Amino acid sequence: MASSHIILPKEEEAEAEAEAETRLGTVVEADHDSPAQLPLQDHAPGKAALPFSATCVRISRDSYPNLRALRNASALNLHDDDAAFVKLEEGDYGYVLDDVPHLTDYIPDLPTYPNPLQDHPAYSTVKQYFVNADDTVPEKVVVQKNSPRGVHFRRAGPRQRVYFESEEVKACIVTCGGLCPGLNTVIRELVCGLSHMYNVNNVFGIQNGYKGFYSSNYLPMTPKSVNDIHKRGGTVLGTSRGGHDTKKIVDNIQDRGINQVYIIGGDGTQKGAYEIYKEIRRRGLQVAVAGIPKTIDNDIAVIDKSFGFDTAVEEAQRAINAAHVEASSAENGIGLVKLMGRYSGFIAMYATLASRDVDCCLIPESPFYLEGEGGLFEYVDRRLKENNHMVIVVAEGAGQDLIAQSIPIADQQDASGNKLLLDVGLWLTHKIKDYCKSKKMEMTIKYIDPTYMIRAIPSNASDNVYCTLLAHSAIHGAMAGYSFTVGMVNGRHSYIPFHVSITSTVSFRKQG
Ligand SMILES: Nc1ncnc2c1ncn2[C@@H]1O[C@H](COP(=O)(O)OP(=O)(O)OP(=O)(O)O)[C@@H](O)[C@H]1O
Ligand SMILES: O=P(O)(O)OC[C@H]1O[C@](O)(CO)[C@@H](O)[C@@H]1O
Ligand SMILES: [Mg+2]
Repeated sequence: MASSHIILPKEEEAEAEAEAETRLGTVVEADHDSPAQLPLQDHAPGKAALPFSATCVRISRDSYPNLRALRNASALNLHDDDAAFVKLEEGDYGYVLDDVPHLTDYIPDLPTYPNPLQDHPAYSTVKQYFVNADDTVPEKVVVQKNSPRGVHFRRAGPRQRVYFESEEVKACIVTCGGLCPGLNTVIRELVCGLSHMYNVNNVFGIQNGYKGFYSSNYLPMTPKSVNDIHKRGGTVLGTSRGGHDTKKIVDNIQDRGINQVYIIGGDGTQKGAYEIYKEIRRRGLQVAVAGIPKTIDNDIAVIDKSFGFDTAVEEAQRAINAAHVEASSAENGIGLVKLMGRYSGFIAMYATLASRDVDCCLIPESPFYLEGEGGLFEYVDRRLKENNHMVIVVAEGAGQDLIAQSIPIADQQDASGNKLLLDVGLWLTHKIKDYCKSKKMEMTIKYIDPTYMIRAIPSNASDNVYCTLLAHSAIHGAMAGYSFTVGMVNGRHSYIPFHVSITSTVSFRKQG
């Protein structure tokens, strides 16, 4: 019977000033009597050091109560001028609030207004609809008796008072980077949420990513125009990589009188959002910047999970099923599926855990090798002898170092500066074929690459709900005058400072 055992702790302690990381490994056993195995460099049979529940803790944040260390730019991986934007507040018992910036940080004496929700028939009857001004969410929820309370983020949600009058709000929405299921739902719920909750009806779509701020017309958006878009994949606004010109973007925001900017995108996009925020602040503009993290790779460590991830994992099952059918219908059949995941194997790993038909899952976090004891070839040999067929899932970023050794090609980059990856699926297919040929072993291998199929679809029901709540949290925060990345932290929606969301883009998730 199948089971998956999580977790084999493997700790990596860095020097005091450096990053501390702890990985928790996973053993996966597939359903059909086949133990899924990942070849490891330490030859540990059946054990895969995987990112399922791993930890990424920056030593500076973890080693509280040294607040000075937290304020230290290098400890936060920040440039010196960025450290000026960090807002840390101490409380009792080692409590730290890593706060998000607010308009009043640089524009004093701004007037406030009662939140229109208090007169809204759907909301005003709900007890405690507004969050308390000092509600915060802990970054870590696993604690020990004597451990400090640790780092907290400001809780997301509607505030009693807002910093914009509804009729003066001019909002815009942009989507950047690769596609992800749920983009249209977030767009829809931003437009509808602004209108239905805050009576804001001046909302514009920026076309084709960041460059659209300065090179395209702004599209007026209404609840009517976005009514059905959540049923479609992709983004109705278009997206792109590259083209982030901070000055031109902020010039346009300023010239057009935009005062709320909603930016949906991955790690690169959040970095861009932070640059925009800083420029807005330098110019003293009354503009709130809200980042909504979109990363199908699920690689922003501080948040629990990114929207669209569940949908992608679900869709990946179709490819894995097909690979299994093909493999099990042939003698010595191998089904090989490549899934997205540039630096992190979350989609591959979760799809593997969900399927139970996968014998071997290869991810970037855990280097593997082909030949010799504990290598992939040995395992392929064994599984074919035991079971006559096998299924391999590989994340696109896995084995890149191995491919580079066998096919030396100069690094190439996309328009955003991301390294273009070599096709590990195709490479593995040839390598396994050559190996079997050298062993005079008859075999069939079918390579399935559903890369764009799993991200170009509409989001499923649970992702739709998640997207809706994220959009609403973003609106509440912007109306309250904050600038932030919104995200779920330990099950609670939170306003995360940009400096945290852009430095926690690693492949290991936090513990707790
Ligand atoms: N360091 C940076 N500073 C300013 N802008 C950036 C930075 N990195 C990326 N960007 C901009 O952000 C946008 C999206 O970046 P990128 O293509 O890397 O995708 P992403 O947001 O990381 O999403 P994903 O990788 O999930 O597709 C691009 O327009 C890019 O120019
Ligand atoms: O081919 P594109 O559009 O650049 O996107 C591919 C990349 O986008 C991602 O899906 C992230 O959005 C990565 O997993 C992948 O490497
Ligand atoms: Mg990215």
